[in-house]
Amino acid sequence: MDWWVSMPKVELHAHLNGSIRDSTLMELARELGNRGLVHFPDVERVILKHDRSLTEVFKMFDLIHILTTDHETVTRITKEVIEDFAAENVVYLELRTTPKKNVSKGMNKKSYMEAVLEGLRAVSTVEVDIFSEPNFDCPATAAIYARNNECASNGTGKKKIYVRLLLSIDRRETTEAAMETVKLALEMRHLGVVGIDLSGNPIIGEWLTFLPALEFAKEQGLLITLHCGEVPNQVEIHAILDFLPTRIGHACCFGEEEWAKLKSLKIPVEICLTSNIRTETISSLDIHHFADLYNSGHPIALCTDDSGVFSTSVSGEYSLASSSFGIQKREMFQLARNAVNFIFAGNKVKQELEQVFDLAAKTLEF
Ligand SMILES: CNc1ncnc2c1ncn2[C@@H]1O[C@H](COP(=O)(O)O)[C@@H](O)[C@H]1O
Ligand SMILES: [Zn+2]
Repeated sequence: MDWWVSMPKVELHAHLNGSIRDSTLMELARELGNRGLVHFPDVERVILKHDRSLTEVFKMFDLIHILTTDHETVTRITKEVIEDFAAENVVYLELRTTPKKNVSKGMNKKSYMEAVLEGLRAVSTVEVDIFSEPNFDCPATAAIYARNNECASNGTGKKKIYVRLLLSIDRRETTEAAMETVKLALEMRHLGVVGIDLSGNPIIGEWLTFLPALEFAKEQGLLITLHCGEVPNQVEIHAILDFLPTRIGHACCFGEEEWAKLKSLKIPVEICLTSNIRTETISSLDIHHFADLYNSGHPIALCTDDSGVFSTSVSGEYSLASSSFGIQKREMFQLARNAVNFIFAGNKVKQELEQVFDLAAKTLEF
């Protein structure tokens, strides 16, 4: 097995609809093509094209969302995405997704999330830990917990992946829609929802539109990670840093002042190398801010962003960072392990993950 695959890893920045296998997207496109709902050759060309600017990426997401609009498909892609991350030894996954309404499919934000949870339960290749401190007042929770425990103790010897969910607010949404997502996250806290993300096309939307919902989320104890600085917008970058999110994603278009502020606040950054290069938010790896943040000891975690859309994997990102920045395996292992400090799950999970890394340190060859 490839060394980077065999190393345990933590994934903190993965969008569900960006992490779909190409083969599944093609299958879904073919089905819709057969029903005359899309023109398959056009869709196929878009799916198989892997160099995409930031603008094209958001067109791609609009297309993916057409292919994944029903509950059954949402369940299927969730199951497959978790199985794919587990297959490359991701031991803790924070999966984020934007709850969606689709009247023609009888879908609302809650039923969308229920379909995601159904996907978590459908995973068969690995044991999925959805929550470690269940609330037994809720019958649905108790049922899932019982099922999970059955799985843990049935002697199958399956490996385990911890999965926690983040609900994303899309920058196209209104204040009310953002608030609805936060309320849904609060309602689903006992089902493994741990936080809120702000994502979507960075040239759309105003920070002040999302602020009331994000403040409410924070007051209620949800943890928050925000896409920050994907495009040069210094006013928004400062507003986001002043909000003091628990983590931020990307941090590409920062200037001197923004770096100084970020570093003094010590806010961990989710770094997505391939995504940044493919979308041309950073022109080449030799000028990527990973190097400066890593060398200055700033908290960072390597992530994929959209492993399907950018044809990458967490192992691939570690391998790429190692070769591009000349960092040895042992240090890369330490980087993966440090990411445990920035997860949104509680101390019990952190301790269990520490043990996973301790064990791996004894068996891996560096
Ligand atoms: C490339 N960098 C990025 N920047 C900002 N937002 C991104 C993104 N990559 C993905 N998304 C956000 O995630 C959605 C897809 O997953 P879900 O439908 O939520 O599961 C996209 O529509 C976009 O809102
Ligand atoms: Zn992202």
